Amino acid sequence: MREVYLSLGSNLGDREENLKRAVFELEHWEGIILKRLSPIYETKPVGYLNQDMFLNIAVEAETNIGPYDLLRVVNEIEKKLKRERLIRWGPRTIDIDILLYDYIELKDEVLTIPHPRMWERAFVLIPLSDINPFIKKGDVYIKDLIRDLPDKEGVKLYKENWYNEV
Ligand SMILES: Nc1ncnc2c1ncn2[C@@H]1O[C@H](COP(=O)(O)OP(=O)(O)OP(=O)(O)O)[C@@H](O)[C@H]1O
Ligand SMILES: Nc1nc2c(c(=O)[nH]1)N=C(CO)CN2
Repeated sequence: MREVYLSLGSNLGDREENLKRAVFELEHWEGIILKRLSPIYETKPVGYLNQDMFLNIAVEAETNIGPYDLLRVVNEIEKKLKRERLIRWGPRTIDIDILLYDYIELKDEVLTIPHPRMWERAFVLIPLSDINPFIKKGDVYIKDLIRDLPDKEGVKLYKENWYNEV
């Protein structure tokens, strides 16, 4: 089994329900075992600014599904939750990114791991550090990366202990 970290975000419709449904799908997917869920954070939109606040979480899981198949799985879950993609970085019912996959590094047209923009996104790193404060980028611990991020004030704790396993 490999250890993976995912980032989930929603800013359209019932945001908390969208996160719950996506986590439910992950939890019941064969080959995926959920290990830890972060609290929910409410976060200011980054990139395309003219949109509503997001709810974001990070998830730690174990899986025997390879990285490319895992991308297909998360895309399928996004589709199932009827994600609409109109604007790049724009509103979405659910967005699931693969942040880290074991110690793998890879980069091609379909998949880049570690996720290329994760290290400068407070909405990713703050929930991620809650579930694993020992994650590092090179020699630098995640807490130290967060300290230097300009947009960390836009990330506020929204709800802890929000998911009851089914
Ligand atoms: N680590 C990764 N996790 C998820 N998708 C990835 C990853 N690396 C590359 N991709 C590719 O990115 C494509 C576009 O993703 P998407 O439309 O969700 O981007 P975005 O969420 O708007 O922006 P961002 O990638 O900055 O979060 C996906 O179809 C996928 O092929
Ligand atoms: N706060 C916040 N901003 C974003 C998010 C997100 O999940 N949260 N996702 C984006 C595209 O992946 C772009 N901007």
